[in-house]
Amino acid sequence: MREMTESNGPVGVGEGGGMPGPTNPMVTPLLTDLYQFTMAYAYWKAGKHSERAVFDLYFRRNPFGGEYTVFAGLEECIRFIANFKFGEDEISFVRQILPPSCEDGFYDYLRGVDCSDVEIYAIPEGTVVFPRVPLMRVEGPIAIVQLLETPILNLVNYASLVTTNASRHRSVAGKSKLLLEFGLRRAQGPDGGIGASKYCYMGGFDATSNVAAGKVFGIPLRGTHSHAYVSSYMSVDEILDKSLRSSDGSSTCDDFVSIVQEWLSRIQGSNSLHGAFGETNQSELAAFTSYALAFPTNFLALVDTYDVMRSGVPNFCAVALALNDLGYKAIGIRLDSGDLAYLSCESRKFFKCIEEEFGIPGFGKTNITASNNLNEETLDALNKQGHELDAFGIGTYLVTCYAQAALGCVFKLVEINNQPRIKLSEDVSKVSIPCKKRCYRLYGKEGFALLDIMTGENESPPKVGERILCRHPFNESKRAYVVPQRVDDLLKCYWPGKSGKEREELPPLKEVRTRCIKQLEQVRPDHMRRLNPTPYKVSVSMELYNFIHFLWLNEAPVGELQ
Ligand SMILES: Nc1ncnc2c1ncn2[C@@H]1O[C@H](COP(=O)(O)OP(=O)(O)OP(=O)(O)O)[C@@H](O)[C@H]1O
Ligand SMILES: O=P(O)(O)OC[C@H]1O[C@H](OP(=O)(O)OP(=O)(O)O)[C@H](O)[C@@H]1O
Ligand SMILES: O=C(O)c1cccnc1
Ligand SMILES: [Mg+2]
Repeated sequence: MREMTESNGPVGVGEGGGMPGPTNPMVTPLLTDLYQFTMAYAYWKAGKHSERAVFDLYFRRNPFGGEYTVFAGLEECIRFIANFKFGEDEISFVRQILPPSCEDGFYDYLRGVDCSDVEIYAIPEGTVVFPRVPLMRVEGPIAIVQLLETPILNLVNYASLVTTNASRHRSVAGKSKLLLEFGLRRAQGPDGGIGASKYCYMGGFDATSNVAAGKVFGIPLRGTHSHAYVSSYMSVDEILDKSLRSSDGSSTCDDFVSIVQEWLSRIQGSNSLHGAFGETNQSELAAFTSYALAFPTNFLALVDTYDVMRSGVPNFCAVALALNDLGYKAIGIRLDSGDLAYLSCESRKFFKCIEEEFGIPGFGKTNITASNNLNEETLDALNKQGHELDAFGIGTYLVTCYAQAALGCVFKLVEINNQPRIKLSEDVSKVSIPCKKRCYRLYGKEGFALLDIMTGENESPPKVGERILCRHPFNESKRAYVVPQRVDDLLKCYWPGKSGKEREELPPLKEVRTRCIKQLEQVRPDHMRRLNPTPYKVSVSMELYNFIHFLWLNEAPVGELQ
């Protein structure tokens, strides 16, 4: 097995296409559906395998009841196709699974297959995208492109879904909050876990707890500690080495535990907090003290193991104040149960009292992190109630995309041998848009995108300041004239094949993340809102509209009533 490949820097051309393989070594030419091989054989047997096919990858409906999606997974697709080659063991496996009647020549053909004659055009990763617009266009010999269908869909579907999910969590939480992805333990297996960390970061999370993702993708790592750590302590007597050097290294305190206990007494006896709590849990105090001794510069305590306001918060404050005596600044607390809005407000009040009573500047601003089955709805509810939380650790609902099982991207043939093809359906939303197309985003006066328009490959592009008729692809009555102030050509060439075109760079993850955040800020707010968002318009040119309907009538048999 290949090792997981690291992808920090931009990927450049080199030997063998020049790119590292996909991050997950399971992504090989065999990671496809059986029917792709049977079709490939049948194409080959019919002498049709080299016919030039064009496929569009797109989705039909935005996820999570929203009106936008973020496209992700492109870099992994390009890494995959750049390294697409059958090994001997893979060919012998294909030989085993196909019927013995399949001719040897097919396996010789597979041996020579790669993606040097495939072209990939795609919307840049991290772009906000909408239904029906091709996110990727894959052109090449039909047998090869057919084999690529399943792995490409696999690489794009979850990636785009979870990036979108992350972006929605960011949008509810607000720009200023720290968002931490804590999902690895609940993710759908190792790939689900590592993928979630990568794409949640892309979608606007700040950090992950997933160490492997930190190594492989260079994502910032963050974490606190668990209840087990707190409950593993029985008493302060367990702390043997009680010494702590001051933060400037100028002195050493021999008995940090005593300073903590002194502070706890002072807090207990303080005017403003008098009566707020009695005896705190001493085993919890031991755990916090011990953690502070291990990480004096990074002290963050999980305060809900026994009782947040009667034990966790006062104990945290005692340790934080003792650290303060030695020149350290504690980071804060994590709440992992109970009413997070209420507890955050109560904790904030407590911190402010400490700041005032003991004259510790900034203590009132001590960080409060929340976790425990958070999702878009709970974040929204917390906002409505009012809370004092600075950071959110989110796992299960985020990484499993609990609110939407899959994005539903499809890969449809739109042209073969320069002949446009269409897939009809009783359900109009499932009728495919034929032809090799160009896709543009048109912007209005206020700088927001007005709509996307698809045209035929050879039509002249929309021009700034020139009026263009944009039509709904299937609904005759829906049309609008647009005079764009800016026109973005959406599909860029990421894999030129033999076309001689220049290849678009794949930017590092951090750049894709920045692009994604910027894109989301530029979408009109009514498309982004959680409740009843306005659908974004996706249209076709007059010429393409006419052609779709011509082809539709041409291909649909006329019914006969008797
Ligand atoms: N103020 C709030 N408004 C809305 N939802 C909240 C609020 N505070 C917490 N929640 C959510 O309510 C749910 C509480 O879950 P649950 O009752 O299982 O946990 P708990 O009893 O608080 O904690 P545990 O079972 O871990 O001790 C969580 O999903 C949490 O995110
Ligand atoms: O709640 P999530 O969004 O999935 O976030 C991750 C959770 O993982 C940890 O819980 P743990 O595994 O200790 O189990 P718990 O559910 O009993 O808290 C942590 O305390 C969070 O509650
Ligand atoms: O670091 C944490 O606090 C953490 C990490 C993973 C899951 N829950 C919490
Ligand atoms: Mg929990």
